[in-house]
Amino acid sequence: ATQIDFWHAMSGRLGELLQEQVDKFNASQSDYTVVATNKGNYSEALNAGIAAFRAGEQPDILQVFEVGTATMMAAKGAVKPVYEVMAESGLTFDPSIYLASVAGYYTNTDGEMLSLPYNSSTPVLYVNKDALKAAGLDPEMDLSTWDKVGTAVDALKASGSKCPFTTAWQSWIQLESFSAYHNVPFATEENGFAGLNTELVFNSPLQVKQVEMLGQWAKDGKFIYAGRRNEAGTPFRAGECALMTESSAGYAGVKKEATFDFAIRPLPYWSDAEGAPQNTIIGGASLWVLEGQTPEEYKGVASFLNFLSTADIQAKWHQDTGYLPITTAAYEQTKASGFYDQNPGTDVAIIQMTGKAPTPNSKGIRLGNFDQVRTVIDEELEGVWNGSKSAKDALDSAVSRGNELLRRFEQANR
Ligand SMILES: O=P(O)(O)OC[C@H](O)CO
Repeated sequence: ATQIDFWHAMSGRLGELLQEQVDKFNASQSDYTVVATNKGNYSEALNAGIAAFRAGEQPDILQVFEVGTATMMAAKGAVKPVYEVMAESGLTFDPSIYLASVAGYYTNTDGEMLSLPYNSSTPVLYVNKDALKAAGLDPEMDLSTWDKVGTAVDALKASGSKCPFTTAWQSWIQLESFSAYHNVPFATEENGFAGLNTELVFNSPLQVKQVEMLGQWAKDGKFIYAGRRNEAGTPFRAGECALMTESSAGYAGVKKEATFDFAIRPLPYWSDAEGAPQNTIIGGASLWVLEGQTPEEYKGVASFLNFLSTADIQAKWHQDTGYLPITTAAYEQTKASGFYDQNPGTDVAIIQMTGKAPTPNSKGIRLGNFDQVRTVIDEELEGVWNGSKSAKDALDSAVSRGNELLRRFEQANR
C-alpha cells in the first residue's frame, strides 16, 4: 500500500479521536496507509512542516492552525491546493457540501478550496455547575455578559474558590474573538483579508477594558492564568476552576474526564457595547496538502480527505470533539439523531458562529507572521496578569511590536 504521511498537532483525547479516524480509513481499503504523527503543539507542527519542506522531507498532509493560514497561502510552491488535488484524483468533490462560514475561511476569492477545514472551532464558556452551587449560586444563572460573569466570579472568590475563572488561548479568545464578537476591528484592511498593508488596532477602549478587567481579576485571585494555549483545560477538568473560556473542542476532554456536572454557554459579551454579540470567529485547524509527492500519494490524500468529509465520520468527530460540523449533512445528521437535545450546549458553537451574517470585523483574521504576533500578544498579556504592566501599555506595545512583524511579512511577500 502507498504510505500517506499526515503530521498533526492533536494530543490528549483529540489525538486519540484523530487516530481512530485514521485507523478506520486504513481498515476501509487496502491501497493506502495513512501514518499519523503528532508533531507537538500547533506552532511546533507548523514549524516542523516548514523545516521539513526546506529539507525536501515534507509529509503529504500537514495540519495547520488558523493562525498559519496566511503563511500557508503565501507559501506558493510548497502547497498543493485541495481543489487541485481533488480535481486531479478524479474522485467526486463537491465544495458546496461544506458549511460556507467554515469553508469560506480556507477558500480563495475564486471560490476554490485551498485547505480542508478539518477541525474548526470557536470559543465558548464552560461552567462547572457543582462549583457554582457550592458557592451558593444558581447553576443555571445567566452568564451571558461579562458583568454577570463578574458577579459569579466575586461570589466564587468570596466562598473560597481557588480558581473562579480561567481562560485558554488568551489572544484568540480575549482579543481576536472578543473583537469580532463586539464588531470592532482587530486589524485594519478587514482584519487583513483586504490586503497585506494591514495594521493592528486591538488597543481601542473596549479591548483595553476587557484586559483591565482580567488584570484586576488576576490581582484579586479571581482569574488564574494557566498558559498560552489550552493549558487551562487541565485545572478545569480536574474541578479546580469554576468557569473557563476555551475552544468548543475543549469538550472532548471535559466530556471524558469531568466528574462534575458541566454546562457549555455562549462566550460572554459586554451588554453596553454596540453591536454585541456579533458572531465569534473560526479557530482550530485545516489540512494542507504539500507539494513534491507522487501522483499515487495525491490520489490517496484525495481519498482520505473525502473519507474525512463523509457525513458519518464528520458527525461523529463533531459530537466527540466539539469541533464544528464541517458539512451540512453532518450537522443535519447530528440534529436528527437528537444529540443536541441530549447534550445541551453542544450546539452553542455553531449557533454563535453562524447566527449572524459576518461583518468585515467578524469574518475572521488573516495576518502574516500571525504566530509570532500571537507570541508578542502573549508576552504583553502576561505582563498584565503578573501586575508589571497596565492593560493600555501592554496593548499599545503589542500593537506596535506586532505591526513590525506585519511590515516584515508585507515586504517579504510584495
Ligand atoms: O483548540 P483548537 O483546536 O480549537 O484551536 C484553538 C485556536 O484556534 C488555536 O489558534
